[in-house]
Amino acid sequence: MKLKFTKMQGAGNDFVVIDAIHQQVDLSAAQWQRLADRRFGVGADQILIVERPTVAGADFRYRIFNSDGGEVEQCGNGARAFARFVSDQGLSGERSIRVQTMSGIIAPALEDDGSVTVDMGAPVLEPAAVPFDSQGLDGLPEGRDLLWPLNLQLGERPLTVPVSVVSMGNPHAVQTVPDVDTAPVAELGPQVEHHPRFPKRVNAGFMQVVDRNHVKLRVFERGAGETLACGTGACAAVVAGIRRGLLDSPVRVSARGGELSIAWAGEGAPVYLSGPAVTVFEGEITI
Ligand SMILES: N[C@@H](CCC[C@H](N)C(=O)O)C(=O)O
Repeated sequence: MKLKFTKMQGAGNDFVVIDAIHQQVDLSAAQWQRLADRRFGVGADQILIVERPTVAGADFRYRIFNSDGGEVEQCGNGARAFARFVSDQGLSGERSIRVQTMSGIIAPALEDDGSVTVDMGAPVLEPAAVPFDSQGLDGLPEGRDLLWPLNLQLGERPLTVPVSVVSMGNPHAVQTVPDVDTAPVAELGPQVEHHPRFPKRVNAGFMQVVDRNHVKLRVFERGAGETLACGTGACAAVVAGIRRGLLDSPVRVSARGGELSIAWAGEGAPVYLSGPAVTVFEGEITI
């Protein structure tokens, strides 16, 4: 099967974006994996699929596959790339669109400076809905948040790491670290991702608070490993930081691949994610 695609990136989180309105796209998990493979395919953290919506009130349906081939509920940096793609390809003439995802409708809007702002909806804070199994665990209250102890291992050394659990449609566990550059992301990330308390696995965020309006963040993503930026991870980290009383909205999030900005007015309010969305190249692949 021949597929036309566009390679895109948002703060270094990279995507293969495919128009499935004008082409037939029905790939297996192994084919998604091959497309995302950096040696045998195009290379991407996520594959994004543009489809016609199946619900009222949406302009498009947005499907997301991690580089491990698994379909997931949400992707924030991808949502900005999605909006840029449908505009550049002439699929929409609107500055603001409504997009159906596995976890509800989100609303990206093109800004005059070329960036994109996405209304990502309200975060889900109830642990069971993240989903996180808190049975038999005592959460440690901090501000309006509860920190949950996760038992992990650093080399030979057992350690207990307190995490905030937040869903932005997809699950996140956020821990604060003194310095993101020396944080043991490669060692702890996979342990958090596969921790038995997260039945759907989890994205593992490592946040360094610089000041009340600025954090540095690294995210070990579920199904993709550490990426250069994670949009939903940035939303989850800022929500956790505000609830813990460490941050005030808006917050600048410095990721290794670029800068994001997050605004959140508090409980029940939507989270706004702003940042870049850039086309790298277009191509065709036989898959
Ligand atoms: N890079 C993304 C998140 C992609 C999905 C995530 N790995 C998951 O499995 O939930 C973002 O920018 O939000």
